[in-house]
Amino acid sequence: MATSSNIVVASTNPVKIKGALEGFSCMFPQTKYGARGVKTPSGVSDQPFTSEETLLGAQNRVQNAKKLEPAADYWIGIEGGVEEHGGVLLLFAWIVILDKEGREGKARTASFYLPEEISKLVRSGMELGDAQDQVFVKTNSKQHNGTVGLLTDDVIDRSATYATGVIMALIPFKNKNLTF
Ligand SMILES: O=P(O)(O)OP(=O)(O)OP(=O)(O)OC[C@H]1O[C@@H](n2cnc3c(O)ncnc32)[C@H](O)[C@@H]1O
Repeated sequence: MATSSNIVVASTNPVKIKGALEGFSCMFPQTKYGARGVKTPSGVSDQPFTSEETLLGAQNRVQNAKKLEPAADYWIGIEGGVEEHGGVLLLFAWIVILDKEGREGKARTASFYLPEEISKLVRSGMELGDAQDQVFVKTNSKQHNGTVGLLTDDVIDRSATYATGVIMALIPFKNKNLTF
């Protein structure tokens, strides 16, 4: 018989909720998952600028989600961020997952370089979501296909990138006999 599990996602962004659900369902196809989002502070800047700050944002989000919604099977924090890499901005996200037994898994998603047209707006203080909307003349694209969707013409979108990261962050949950 299929088991069912509840996931609390530390964000109300539908892209993150979809990515979380897809990642869990791919990694554990025998389990039925339900996911809901809760608004949680990340405790870092709106636009994290280093990998460390981005990871801290994901960790803060997951802890805050657990405090807000203690009755769940899993909590997941996803935080998007950028870092300077050889004079160019690299975009990625950190994902942190906790389960009710205290197990933790984390992973950084695949990264890609932002075009200078977007980077210069982000460096001047604009959030990435707003910068890409301005360059691509879109509205709220961060809650739709995201930067990667706009730049690949939807070959891959933001939720698919997050789903892959969630699968990698779930490795310790699938390999409970190994040490992480
Ligand atoms: O409601 P929350 O969960 O905060 O969702 P968010 O889209 O603002 O996401 P983050 O705080 O994790 O991301 C930090 C910033 O990076 C932006 N960002 C990160 N990845 C992005 C992507 O693929 N597409 C669009 N914006 C992205 C996002 O808009 C924020 O300005």
